[in-house]
Amino acid sequence: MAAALKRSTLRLGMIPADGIGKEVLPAAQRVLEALGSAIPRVEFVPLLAGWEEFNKNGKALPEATIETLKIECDAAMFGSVSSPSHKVPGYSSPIVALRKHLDLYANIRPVKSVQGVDGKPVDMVIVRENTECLYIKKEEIHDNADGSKVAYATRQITSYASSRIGRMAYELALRRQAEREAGASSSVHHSQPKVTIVHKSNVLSVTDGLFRETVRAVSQEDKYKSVKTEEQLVDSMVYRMFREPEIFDVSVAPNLYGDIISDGAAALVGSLGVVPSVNAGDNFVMGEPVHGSAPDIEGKGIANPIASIRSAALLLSHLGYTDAAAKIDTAVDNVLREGKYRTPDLHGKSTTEEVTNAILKAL
Ligand SMILES: NC(=O)c1ccc[n+]([C@@H]2O[C@H](COP(=O)([O-])OP(=O)(O)OC[C@H]3O[C@@H](n4cnc5c(N)ncnc54)[C@H](O)[C@@H]3O)[C@@H](O)[C@H]2O)c1
Ligand SMILES: O=C(O)CC[C@H](C(=O)O)[C@@H](O)C(=O)O
Repeated sequence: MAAALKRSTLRLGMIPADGIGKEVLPAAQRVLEALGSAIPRVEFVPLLAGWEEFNKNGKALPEATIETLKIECDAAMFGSVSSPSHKVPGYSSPIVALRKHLDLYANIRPVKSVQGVDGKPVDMVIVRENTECLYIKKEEIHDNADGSKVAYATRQITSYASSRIGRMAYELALRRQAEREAGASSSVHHSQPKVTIVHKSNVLSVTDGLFRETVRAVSQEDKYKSVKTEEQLVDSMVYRMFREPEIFDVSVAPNLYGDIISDGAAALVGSLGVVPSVNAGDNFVMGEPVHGSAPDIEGKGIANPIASIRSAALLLSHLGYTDAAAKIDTAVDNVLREGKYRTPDLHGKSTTEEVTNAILKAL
């Protein structure tokens, strides 16, 4: 977490991209605008990316977007992209590409239930490696002599990436413990900071073996001696997460496992529509709701804006504006607890705008 930037203006790249990204990112912008003097003046820089942009101009991630982020912006917010499920020549996921271009190697995804709201007590963070694994997208397909086909994907795990994501997880475990000791509210009692290493090295003993051993080596560093280390095979991780989510504090996982378990964890707290994330590197951070472009509800005005609003809070917290971030989180928790304004994914009848207005009022 960076110390608060000493700036009079914060330049924030805003990339709504596709689908409900265009509906929920403006909600996050409204909340940031309402913070007033709690943060520096924010200058929002609208930027293009996505499937719609690809179909208009042939590029899912225009050079101008990358350059503006790199040269002119202090941080960014991403909405969601509608990547197609079939191969389209020239198209490549802009969010996956941005994580690599900006070396945003850690995808930090806190999943937390709100006290007093239905559901199991959950207060965990998934720390997802964000640059490698199957996401290097090295795939090939060949024809066999008999006319059938065979396709391969290369999975890359490096000690470099595993070590820095491991360190991120242990640092976060220490920070969460310090916050708990300072009185941070939680629906779960974690008696000791803990990191769970998620892998499948019973089968993939070389790749996941390297991930596991490298993170274990990080755990041995003196400064992390107070942090308990556990391991969980990714399949039983899903099982245990659903049965006893309260046992998890920080979990660290290779890219694809992290992607999958975070959507599963979102179900534990009611909806993908409430789970935020930041893509963090050493020099840049980008907030992003965990959910996708939700084509099934796109354009209806009922997307839950909370994941994006919480992502804005997480972004501020990462930049060092912890008080402003806490203000947003408290307002969101209060609206959820009160229960009057909820979107249909949380079994309510409210619109995106009504929930956003309620959060603005609670601020
Ligand atoms: N980071 C990203 O940009 C990102 C993340 C995931 C998926 N995607 C893309 O999104 C598209 C759709 O993917 P999908 O349907 O598998 O996943 P999705 O996350 O878009 O939707 C899954 C389900 O959750 C619901 N949901 C998601 N966000 C919600 C919100 N804010 N409020 C209320 N309900 C919400 C949807 O209505 C849907 O029923 C695909 O093209 C995929 O590639 C992008
Ligand atoms: O649809 C895309 O282009 C990327 C989806 C993206 C991913 O990392 O796989 C999404 O599932 C996510 O969790 O951010």
